[in-house]
Parts: sequence; structure tokens; C-alpha cells
Amino acid sequence: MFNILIADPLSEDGIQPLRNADNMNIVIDTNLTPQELEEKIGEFDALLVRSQTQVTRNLLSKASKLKIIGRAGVGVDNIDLDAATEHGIIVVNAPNGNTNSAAEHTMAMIMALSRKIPQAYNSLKNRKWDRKKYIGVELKNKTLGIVGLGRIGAEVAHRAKGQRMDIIAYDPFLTKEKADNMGIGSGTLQEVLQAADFITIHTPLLKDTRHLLNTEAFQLMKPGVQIVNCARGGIIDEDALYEAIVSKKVAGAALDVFEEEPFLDNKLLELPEVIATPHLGASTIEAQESVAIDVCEDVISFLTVDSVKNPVNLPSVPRDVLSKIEPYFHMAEKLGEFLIHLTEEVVEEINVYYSGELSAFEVSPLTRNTVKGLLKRHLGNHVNDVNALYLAERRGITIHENKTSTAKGFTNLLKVEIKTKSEKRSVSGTLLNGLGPRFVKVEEYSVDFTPKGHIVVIHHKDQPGVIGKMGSLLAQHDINIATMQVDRSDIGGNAIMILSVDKHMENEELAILKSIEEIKEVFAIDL
Ligand SMILES: NC(=O)C1=CN([C@@H]2O[C@H](COP(=O)(O)OP(=O)(O)OC[C@H]3O[C@@H](n4cnc5c(N)ncnc54)[C@H](O)[C@@H]3O)[C@@H](O)[C@H]2O)C=CC1
Ligand SMILES: O=C(O)CCC(=O)C(=O)O
Repeated sequence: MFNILIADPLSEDGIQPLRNADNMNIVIDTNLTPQELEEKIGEFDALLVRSQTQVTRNLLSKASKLKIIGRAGVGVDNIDLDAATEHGIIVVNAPNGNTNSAAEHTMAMIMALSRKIPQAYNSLKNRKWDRKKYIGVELKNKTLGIVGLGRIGAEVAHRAKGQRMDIIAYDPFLTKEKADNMGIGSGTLQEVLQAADFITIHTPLLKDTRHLLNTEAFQLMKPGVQIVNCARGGIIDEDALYEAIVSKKVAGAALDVFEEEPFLDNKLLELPEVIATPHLGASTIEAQESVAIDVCEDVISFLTVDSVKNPVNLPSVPRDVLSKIEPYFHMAEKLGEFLIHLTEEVVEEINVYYSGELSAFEVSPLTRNTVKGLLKRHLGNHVNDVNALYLAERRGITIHENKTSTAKGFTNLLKVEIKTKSEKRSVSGTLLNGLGPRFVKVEEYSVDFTPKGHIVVIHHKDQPGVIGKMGSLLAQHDINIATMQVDRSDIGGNAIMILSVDKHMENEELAILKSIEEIKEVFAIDL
């Protein structure tokens, strides 16, 4: 049974997939104080939130069972992603479900701002019939500057064109060609700020976008510019905006989001030029249902079959690519698990080589699995796909991915190599159609065995009688050899023996093998 905590209000229809799934114990508690949440979080496998609950490093340090955080929405700035990654907790969001609603809300804000609708409404409510005070401006032929042309920014552009506005956008990923195809202009941030009559922000809140609109940015703008923020508080420096409005540089601002949320007081609200909503961009029945369904489906899928559609702290791999590389996941992990047992030294470097058909794919999930397998020996089950690379990096291990299209006789080959201060060890595996994974090389030796069960790797001198001695010693200890592979560098040179035996080899049994003069190294690996 998985315990799921829903800590912010989610659409009841949207959480139906969770209610319908087997083994899910759902607790809905949207009134927990941060302290209460900290006390409870240790019981839960999954946490579902919107933008209100702050998922801090401190909270995550108490979340000993937590495997997944679902953010029913886009922005994940209320979740400490680094801490989640370090704890091996996957974060998923719902990037598409509220795009329309946020774009529609932005358009509603632009129109309400341009015609001073909230101010006029308030005045009328106060029984004043004032037609002179609330003269607005048309949107037609005005320039809308869009900062951040992702999903929502692009939807706003389409809608604003319907209002016959001219659009100019800035986004680090916006090419001239893409802008031309959308029938909009593009420019640098400075050009957009200088050209626009209305400016709307649609970036995430990141280190680079914090206070993107600050005093210097306001100075670049046209006098009388109007500002809309339906993205995140903090992208606009609220003090600078306040000054820009008081000095009449900015004629008006429509804000759905604020530096501090929720709040009871904010000096911007004292200004008649400011209209505001309490973070309602995604607050529609459709958006709430859609984002809740998306995260619930990912939570179920993660807890039951370990796959997700919208990971935030894992690379997202297209479904068709995933279906091609998925069969290699198990082998990648086993290669790592096997290889780490061939050294007692500190690993400094991991090289993963993808050859043959594998080289055509996005393989980073396989590298993660390999590193997970490598680290598991010393870090246990605490290491997973989410934190494997982070944990390796923190230990100063460098990781390289290499690809070649030829696979030396195999259709696909995955080779993993580790380097320590004084050693270099490697193992290669291939996936045989219908036969599953086979390990085909250990260091320079050609072998062929299934990475399963109790494996013994023996480095020895190529000399008559070694195999016999070893076989009889194992027999004396009632250890049955199931399979045996032997290869050598040259006659009388170094050789390797890979045994698969029927039981786990105890240290004393390994010591007996090591006592054979021609045997140089023995490793026992349980896969
Ligand atoms: N008010 C509300 O209720 C809602 C707010 N949002 C906010 O809207 C934001 C945008 O959402 P989406 O469009 O879905 O995200 P998105 O990821 O599709 O688009 C964000 C765009 O911002 C661009 N960007 C990043 N840094 C930039 C910079 N320094 N200057 C210019 N552009 C930059 C990115 O390249 C990307 O194209 C989200 O981060 C979220 O915080 C989203 C939904 C509802
Ligand atoms: O959960 C909400 O209502 C806020 C939505 C939002 O801000 C987002 O998706 O980034």
C-alpha cells in the first residue's frame, strides 16, 4: 500500500485516477502548517502539491519514505529540486494542462488593464458614475512585448494577434525563423523592452530571471508602458515597479503573482494603476482537472511501473526512444553492479561506451542506470536513477559517455570502464534477441555468460592443472559449478575464468581459491 498526501487543493475529478488505482491510500489535508507537514511527511510515499506548499530542504530531510513529488501545475519554484534530487526523490509536473488557462488569464489582464475595468467597476460599486477618469487605450496596433516565448508565451502571442497587436518577443531559444513562422517579431531583451507598449512576462522564476524587470529595465521602457505578470512573483522587482509607477514611467500593471504569496498586504495594491488577482492564472475547472489527472497518472505509473511522462529532475526521453532503450536498462545496471566488484580501490572515472544501434539513441538514462549499479555496492538502495549522477559527482567521480556506430560483430554493445588510481577495469554486454543480456567481454578477455546468480571471476596464470585444482577444491566444499568460461591473453600468459556457481561464496571459500598458487585474483559477485 502506498501512502499519498495531497497537501494543496486539487480537483476532485482530477484525482479520480488515484482513487481508482489499487494500493493507494490517499490522505487529503490542505490545511497543514509547515510544522505539521514536517511531522507527517515521514509516513508518505508520494506528495502532491500546487504552488502553495513549500517543499523545502528541511521538509525533505524528514521525508524518509518519499519517492515522488507531483506538482499539479508548471512552476516548480516552491520545490527544492536540488534537495529532492539529492534524496533520490523524483519530481514530476503537469506542463501542458494549464497553458490555455494561463494564456487566457493573461489576455484578460491585458484587456482589463488597457480599459481600466477593475478600477471602473470599483468606482461604480461605490456609486460613482465617472466616465472621464477611466479612459483606456486600444490594443489594436499597439506593440506587445513578450518575455519568454514558451508554451504560455506562444499562446498569448496567438491570442494577441487576434487583437491585432504587433508582437515582439525575446526568448533565448527563439530563432528568427520560428518568429517568422509565427508571424511575430523577435529581438533582444533590450529591444523588446524598448519597443513595447505592453510587456508580458512568461519565463520561469530562475536565478537568471529573478528581478529581470528591475530599475534599469524600467528605464529602457517607453513612457506609459503597461506591465503584466502572470508568470511568477520575483521576476519583477516590486520596489522598482512601485517607483516606476509613482514616477509615471509605467502607466499600469496587472499582476497575478507576487514576491511573497500569500500576502495580506502589498504596497503595490495601494496604487490605483495596479490591478491584481490572487494567483488565479491556472484556476479554471478545465486546467485544474487536467493538471491533477496528469500528475496522478505519473504518480501511479512511477509507483507501479517506475516510469513517468513529465519528470522535472530527470531528463525527459521521448516515448519512442524510451521504448528502444528500455530493454537495455537492466543490463546497464548489471554491468555497473558487476564491474564495481572487480576493484577495491576508489573509482575516479566512469566511461560508458555505446556501440552499434545503441549509439543512435539518447542514452543518458542508461548511463544513470550504469552509475546506479556501480554505486549500489557501497551506497545501498539509497541510490536511484534520480540521484545516481549527483551522488557520483559529489564523490568526485567523472562520467563520460562515448558513442561509436560500429560494434565489432555485435548489433549493440555497451561497455563500461572504471578507472581508479592504479587500475582500469571494464566489462561489456550485449542484448541478444530473445536471450536477454549477455556479458561478452571482461577486460580484454572474450567470454559469454548471463549476468545472473552467483558469479566468480578468477584471474590466473594459463597453466595446465589450474582448472582441475580449482574444480576439486570447490567440490570439497560442496560448491557446484553451473557454467564455466575461460579465455587467455596468450599461451602461458594471463587468463580469466568466469564461473557461475549454485551458492553464494563465503570469504573462507574465496580464501581457499586464492591459496592456489597460479590464481592471482578472485572476485565473487552476486547479481
Ligand atoms: N499564474 C499562474 O497561475 C501560472 C503561472 N505559470 C508560470 O508561467 C511560467 C511559464 O510557463 P510555460 O510557458 O508553461 O513554461 P515554458 O517552459 O514552456 O516557457 C518558459 C520560457 O521562458 C524562457 N526563458 C527562460 N529564461 C528566460 C529569460 N531569461 N528571458 C526570456 N525567456 C526566458 C524559456 O526559454 C521558455 O521558452 C511558468 O514558469 C510558471 O511559473 C504557469 C501556469 C500558471
Ligand atoms: O497551482 C496553481 O494554481 C498555480 C499554477 C501555477 O502557477 C503554475 O502552474 O506554475
